[in-house]
Amino acid sequence: MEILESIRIFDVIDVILVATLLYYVYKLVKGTVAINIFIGIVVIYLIWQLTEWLQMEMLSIILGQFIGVGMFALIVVFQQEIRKFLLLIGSTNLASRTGFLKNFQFLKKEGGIDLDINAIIQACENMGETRTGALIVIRRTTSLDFVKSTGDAMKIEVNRPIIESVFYKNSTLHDGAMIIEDNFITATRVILPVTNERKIPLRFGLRHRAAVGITEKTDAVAIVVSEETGTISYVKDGDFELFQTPDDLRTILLDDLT
Ligand SMILES: Nc1ncnc2c1ncn2[C@@H]1O[C@H](COP(=O)(O)OP(=O)(O)OP(=O)(O)O)[C@@H](O)[C@H]1O
Repeated sequence: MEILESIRIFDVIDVILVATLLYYVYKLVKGTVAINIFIGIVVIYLIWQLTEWLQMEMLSIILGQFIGVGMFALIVVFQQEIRKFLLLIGSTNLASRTGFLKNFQFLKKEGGIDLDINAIIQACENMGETRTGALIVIRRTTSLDFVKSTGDAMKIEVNRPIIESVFYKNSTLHDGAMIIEDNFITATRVILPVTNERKIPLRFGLRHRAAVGITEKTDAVAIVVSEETGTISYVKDGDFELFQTPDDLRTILLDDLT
């Protein structure tokens, strides 16, 4: 009883925050080589503790030195993950990402978003039928300026024929990715960072890897139309999100972009 009385509200908040932090760290390193590195560090730490306990001085000094510079080593090794974590914290839609705001439907902007999702999906369906490869990146909150500069800047309102003609095989603009911000195509022929995630099946080439790369590094979402199979893929947070029909994709997109 006394223990219960001594627990303050801030202790509870503390535990919840640490649990949330651990969950996000796990989400970031899940499926990457970082998890193996993390296990390696824990093993070295445990061996160090053991050598201290057994008073094996030489080994314990060597491991102690190693652990001493550990913080810097961690920053170097986990540079990508720390970057992603800070991006996650810094992006203003953290609340909507966690689904928190979705519980308060009345807070949503009436009429949804400005983006013409139907135009994008119809264009992708048509491009899928004609086996036209496409890579469309839709900005959410993180700026995409760092990749836009690799392509051709423009400002054209989103509409189906324009999207299709950009990716049309003989078009000079068809290579690389298209960036969409608000309801405008703001860049084409953009070169995206390609992920080095090993778990992506071999059948996916550079186009799909570039979609995973940009959605890992930013909170943007990407739609890929495969030139080989005509399949449409939707990529968010560095993962392929499955859907059954174009209508399902429309619902998912609407949900992710509001
Ligand atoms: N880093 C990149 N950023 C943007 N676009 C890229 C990048 N790398 C490749 N692409 C695009 O992907 C095309 C090559 O696709 P590739 O065949 O390797 O991919 P894929 O994932 O197998 O897709 P598909 O199923 O369409 O063949 C290139 O012609 C180019 O337009």
